[in-house]
Amino acid sequence: MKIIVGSDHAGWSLKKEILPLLEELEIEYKDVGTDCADSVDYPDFAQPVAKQVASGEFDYGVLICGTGIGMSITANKVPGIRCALVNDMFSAEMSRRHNNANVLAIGERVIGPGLAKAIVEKWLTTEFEGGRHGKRVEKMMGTESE
Ligand SMILES: O=C(CO)[C@H](O)[C@H](O)[C@H](O)COP(=O)(O)O
Repeated sequence: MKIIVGSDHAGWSLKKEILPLLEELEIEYKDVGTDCADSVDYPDFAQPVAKQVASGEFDYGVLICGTGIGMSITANKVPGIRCALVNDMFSAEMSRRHNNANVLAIGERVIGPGLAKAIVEKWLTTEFEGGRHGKRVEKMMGTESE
């Protein structure tokens, strides 16, 4: 599995805690930045992450900003992306099992690092169920070509 990770200044501290978790899980990743607490614009990180997941270069993306909201809205504007804004364990599991989310957005200013790391691990280790959910995801993605 190859994943691509990005944050803005408001997600940078949490990202620094998530990257060692990815190493522990032996997951290959690319970090597109940001690399410090200087103020930046979240679309500059959400867009490259979303585009490289949509193109198939990476299996999944993880985006972190203050709330996760700006990152998720931006990522979901890229065709092929199903970005889930997740701040609890149940949604982490369901966004993979039922929605086949391919990008995860989390908010550093919303949840603590312990929960955030548990969410990332659950999200990256949960499979899509397919079946009736497959049909629904196909319908959802069909709106992109209307
Ligand atoms: O949460 C965010 C977008 O949904 C971003 O992380 C921004 O940082 C947030 O909007 C706050 O911006 P600020 O420049 O850090 O005040």
